[in-house]
Amino acid sequence: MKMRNPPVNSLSLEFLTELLISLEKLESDKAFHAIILTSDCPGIFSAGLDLMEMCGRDPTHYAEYWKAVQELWLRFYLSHLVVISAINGVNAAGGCLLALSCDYRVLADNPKYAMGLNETLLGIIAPFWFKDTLVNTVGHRTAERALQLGLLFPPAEALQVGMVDKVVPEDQVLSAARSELAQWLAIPGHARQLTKSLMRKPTADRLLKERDADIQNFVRFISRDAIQKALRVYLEKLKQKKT
Ligand SMILES: CC/C=C\C/C=C\C/C=C\C/C=C/C(=O)SCCNC(=O)CCNC(=O)[C@H](O)C(C)(C)COP(=O)(O)OP(=O)(O)OC[C@H]1O[C@@H](n2cnc3c(N)ncnc32)[C@H](O)[C@@H]1OP(=O)(O)O
Repeated sequence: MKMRNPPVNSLSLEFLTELLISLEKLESDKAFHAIILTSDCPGIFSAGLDLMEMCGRDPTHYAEYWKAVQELWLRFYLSHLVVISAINGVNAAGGCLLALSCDYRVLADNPKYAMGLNETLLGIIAPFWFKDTLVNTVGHRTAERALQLGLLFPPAEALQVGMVDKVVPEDQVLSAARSELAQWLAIPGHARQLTKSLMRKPTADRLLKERDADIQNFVRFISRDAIQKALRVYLEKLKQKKT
């Protein structure tokens, strides 16, 4: 699955919906057993959630957007398919969440390709299920430091803290993901799938039990004047970079 939403693969409502439909199609076709998730945007895996969806819109839109973000995470996190990410670019916040929801992560060895949950740098907070997904991957202490400081880890550090499983030269990221896949596909499917569910269901259940409350919290939080201002300032900084 090659993500293509130029220029930065930001996860707009339309793009989230496309990803969700693609994933559902692959999951319902018995011929498919695995997905390699990668990017078609040079140098960028994903810039994360689309800030334009969270800025200057109305509460109904925020609720619809957040429901789609929840849906995509639940679907990826609990997918019965083997999902491996071949991370071939910088990967921030919501994009990093997608990669963390995969079963295995290969990252291209380029110091520009940092990844992490950098929400605090925007003046916002990673929701509890983003946090839980990170804790499940790197452990509590590393996650606490990474989340508070909004750290984006370059490849060697991402590997060292366990945020990715392998770092390879840029031209080998897809072939390394394919080689890894062979090992996962050699395991009897039902046993692997049930084990994945055993490991992940408690984390997913937390959100499933609180989905509506989580949407309401998000809408309340994102609608605040101070948060809207912080997001506008961040977007402005991104644009000013060019001048
Ligand atoms: C109580 C609590 C309850 C609930 C929790 C509440 C809130 C939590 C909510 C949400 C969690 C948020 C998750 C996120 O994912 S937020 C997004 C975080 N992403 C980033 O910080 C990355 C920002 N982008 C960049 O750093 C760079 O763009 C990047 C390194 C990816 C690429 O750099 P490059 O120089 O190649 O391109 P740019 O010129 O910067 O960008 C091109 C173009 O794209 C626009 N852009 C970039 N990122 C985004 C984005 N995430 N959303 C929308 N648009 C984006 C950028 O402005 C440029 O636009 P233009 O100038 O018009 O061409």
